[in-house]
Amino acid sequence: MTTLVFERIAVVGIGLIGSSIVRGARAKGLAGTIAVADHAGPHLARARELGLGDDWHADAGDAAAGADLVMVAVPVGACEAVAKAIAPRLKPGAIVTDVGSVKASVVRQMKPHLPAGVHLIPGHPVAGTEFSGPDAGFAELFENRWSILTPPDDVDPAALARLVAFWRGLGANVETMTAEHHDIVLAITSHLPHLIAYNIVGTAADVEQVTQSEVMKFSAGGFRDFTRIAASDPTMWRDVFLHNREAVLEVLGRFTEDLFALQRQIRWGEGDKLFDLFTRTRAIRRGIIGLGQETPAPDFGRRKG
Ligand SMILES: NC(=O)C1=CN([C@@H]2O[C@H](COP(=O)(O)OP(=O)(O)OC[C@H]3O[C@@H](n4cnc5c(N)ncnc54)[C@H](O)[C@@H]3O)[C@@H](O)[C@H]2O)C=CC1
Ligand SMILES: O=C(O)C(=O)Cc1ccc(O)cc1
Repeated sequence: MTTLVFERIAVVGIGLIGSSIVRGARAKGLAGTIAVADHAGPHLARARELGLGDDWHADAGDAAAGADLVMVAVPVGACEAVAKAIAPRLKPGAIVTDVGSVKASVVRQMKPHLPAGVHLIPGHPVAGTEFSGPDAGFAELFENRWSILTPPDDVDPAALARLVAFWRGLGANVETMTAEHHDIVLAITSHLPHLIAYNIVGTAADVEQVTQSEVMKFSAGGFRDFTRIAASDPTMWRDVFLHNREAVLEVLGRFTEDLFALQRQIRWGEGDKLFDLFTRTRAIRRGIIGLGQETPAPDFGRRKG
C-alpha cells in the first residue's frame, strides 16, 4: 500500500541504515522525492548506480535544501559536522532526525546549530547488522523491529506524528523516551554486548597457548556469534563508545563486579550459585522469545560494502 508521508526527504549518509531507509521508503511510497548525500565519493557513486534515491549530493546542505524531512544516518561522531552543513539550507518547519545509536550526544551536537522553526526529533532504529555501506541495506530491515524516538518536551505534536507515521510505514514499532533514558537502556542491551564481543575476540587472538587456526577451527556456536558482532563497523562503534561514555562506564562497572563474583564462585566451587544464575538467564531468554524478539539480525549473505 502506498502512503505518502513526506513530499521530499533527504538522507545524509547512504550506508547500511541510510540505504535501508531509502529502499524501504521507495518500496512503501513514503516519500515523493529522495535526495541522497554522502561525503564518500565511492558510496555516493554506488548509491547512484543502484538507483538509491532521485538526486545525489556530495554536500549535505545541497540535499537538505527544500526537504520536509532530513534523515541523518552517519556515525554519531559526524553529527555536528552534518548539522553545520545543513543548518543554513533547511526550510522552515523541516523535521531533522537521525538514526544514531546514542541520543543525548546527538542532541548536544546538533541542536545549537539548527535554526528556530526546525523540528529536531532524534531517533534510533534498533535494527541492524554487522555490515556497512550502500550495498548492505535492505528494505525490510526495520520490519517488526523497534524504532525509538527521543522527542524534546516541547515537541510539535504534528511533526512527531509525521515521523512516527514514516517509521510505521517502514514496518517499525515506535516507542518514545528521553535521550538520557535511551542511552542507559542501550548501554546495557547493545553497547556493552558489543564491547564484550570486541574484547573476547581480541583476547582469543592474543592467548599464546592457542593458535589462530585453532580458534577458527574449533569456534563453536557461542564464539562464532561473538565474531559476527565483533565484525561490526569500527568507526561507528568507536563513536558509540566515545559518545555514550558515562552510561557505558556505569554498566561496565556493574558488569565487572558481577564477573568478579562469577570468578569467585568458580574458584570456590559454588555450583548452586552458578546454577541459580544460569536458570535465571535461561528464563530471560525464553521471555525474549515469547516477545517475538529472538531473531538475530538476518544475514542475507551481505558483505561489507
Ligand atoms: N549498523 C547498525 O547495525 C546500526 C547503526 N545505527 C546507527 O546508524 C548510523 C549509521 O550507521 P551505518 O549505516 O551502519 O553506517 P555505514 O558506515 O554503513 O554508513 C554511514 C555512511 O555515512 C557516511 N558519512 C560519514 N560521515 C559523513 C559526513 N560527515 N557527511 C556525509 N556522509 C557521511 C559514510 O560515508 C557512510 O556512507 C550510526 O550512527 C549508527 O550508530 C543504528 C542502528 C543499527
Ligand atoms: O548486528 C547486530 O546484532 C546489532 O546489534 C545491530 C545493531 C547495531 C547497533 C544498533 O544501534 C542497533 C542494532
